[in-house]
Amino acid sequence: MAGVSVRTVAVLGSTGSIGTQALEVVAAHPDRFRVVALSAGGNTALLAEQAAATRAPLVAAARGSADELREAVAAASGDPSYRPEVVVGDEAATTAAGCGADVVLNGITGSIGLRPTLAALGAGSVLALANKESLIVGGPLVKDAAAPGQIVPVDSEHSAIAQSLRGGRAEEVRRLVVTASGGPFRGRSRAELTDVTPEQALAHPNFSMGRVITTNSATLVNKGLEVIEAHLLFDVPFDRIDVVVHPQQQIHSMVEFHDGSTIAQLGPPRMLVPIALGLSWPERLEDVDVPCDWSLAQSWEFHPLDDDAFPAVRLARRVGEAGGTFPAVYNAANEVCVDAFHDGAIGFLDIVDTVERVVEAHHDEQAHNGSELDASSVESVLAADRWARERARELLGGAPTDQTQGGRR
Ligand SMILES: NC(=O)C1=CN([C@@H]2O[C@H](COP(=O)(O)OP(=O)(O)OC[C@H]3O[C@@H](n4cnc5c(N)ncnc54)[C@H](OP(=O)(O)O)[C@@H]3O)[C@@H](O)[C@H]2O)C=CC1
Ligand SMILES: CC(=O)[C@@H](O)[C@H](O)COP(=O)(O)O
Ligand SMILES: [Mn+2]
Repeated sequence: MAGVSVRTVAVLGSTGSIGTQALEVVAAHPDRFRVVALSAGGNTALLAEQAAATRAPLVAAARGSADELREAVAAASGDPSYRPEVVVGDEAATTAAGCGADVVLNGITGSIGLRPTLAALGAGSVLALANKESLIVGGPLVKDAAAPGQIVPVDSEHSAIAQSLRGGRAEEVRRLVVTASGGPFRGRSRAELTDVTPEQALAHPNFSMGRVITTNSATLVNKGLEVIEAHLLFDVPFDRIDVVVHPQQQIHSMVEFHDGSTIAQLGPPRMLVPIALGLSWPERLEDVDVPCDWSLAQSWEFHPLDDDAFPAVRLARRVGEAGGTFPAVYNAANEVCVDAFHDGAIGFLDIVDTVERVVEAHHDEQAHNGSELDASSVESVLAADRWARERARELLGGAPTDQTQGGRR
């Protein structure tokens, strides 16, 4: 196609659900994208295959050794002329993020993605943001680091809102309506959630995603994070962001305008379109996914959220309104509790109950110690993240640790 330039792309979390789908999109559009950096956690074998397939000049891994990764890449490519720069360790993803690619897709899970997010923004790259946690924990820090339009949401709901916002001016927006699947336990009472298992929690009705986000969908913490994410991305106050349960997930979210019109974005529940838009925004690529099939009879349902059975969104609104380090605390405590649930150490209801107790403890801590736990620097945000992890572990009966950001979670 004449006049279309090739965008260089760095994919962080390349071995995960988002990362592998991003590489599918890139592979389907070799005339539009060239991979210049890949970054993963510890899946060296898959990372090496991806490096060989894309011939990325920079390959980064959080765990393992540089020699092992170099050998794996050499074995996977079989081409001695392909010798990428290899970076391994806690800072590897941040190095890859700061490589100066046109677009950095952050598909890392968790608040560990904060430094890479800031590095991508600092390098002037467009940040295609799937790693919602980095925006939520960084809050104003991340927003202040971003030029207008520099962050393109990849999260499906926020991509849907960004697409719907093209239908009107910012001052004409009355409400954002974030859709939720309701997760695998939709319709259950709190009492009926007592004995649910990790395996049941990982059975998302529509999406195949990583363990943390899938568990968060089951507790509705994902929706809580997404309400805060919507507030930060679109500058809409919390009392004008609604959540509606829509089990079919064909409508990915909506914007209500002040004339009474609502614009929604629709499509099958898959991530290819939001990922492709993250890479190519504001343009649309061709034939990224199949559209809805209107020849089929189908019914779509909408239900109010049950805040008593699933209090995570209500709590997220509270921490979002409180601002400062509260969103970081909510997220970090949740990351610890999700691991504990999958380790069999706590039950499903203990996840959000414990997050709430850590948030309350942070409230008390702030009352005594306000300025030390502010959110004005990366260090203070990460200190709050560590504090919340320690409090959560204490509440769960484990010894407090002083693990630092970047350490194994
Ligand atoms: N999956 C989805 O459909 C959606 C995901 N999101 C968001 O996107 C993000 C990724 O989710 P998902 O792809 O499902 O998660 P996955 O668990 O599938 O993937 C996580 C990725 O992060 C990598 N990783 C882990 N630790 C590090 C580290 N220290 N440095 C660099 N990379 C690391 C993993 O590498 P390795 O495997 O090699 O250890 C893996 O590539 C999350 O924030 C999630 O909330 C948002 C909307 C939809
Ligand atoms: C695909 C995506 O964006 C996920 O965040 C997904 O929407 C999870 O859905 P629920 O959290 O609504 O179950
Ligand atoms: Mn989402």
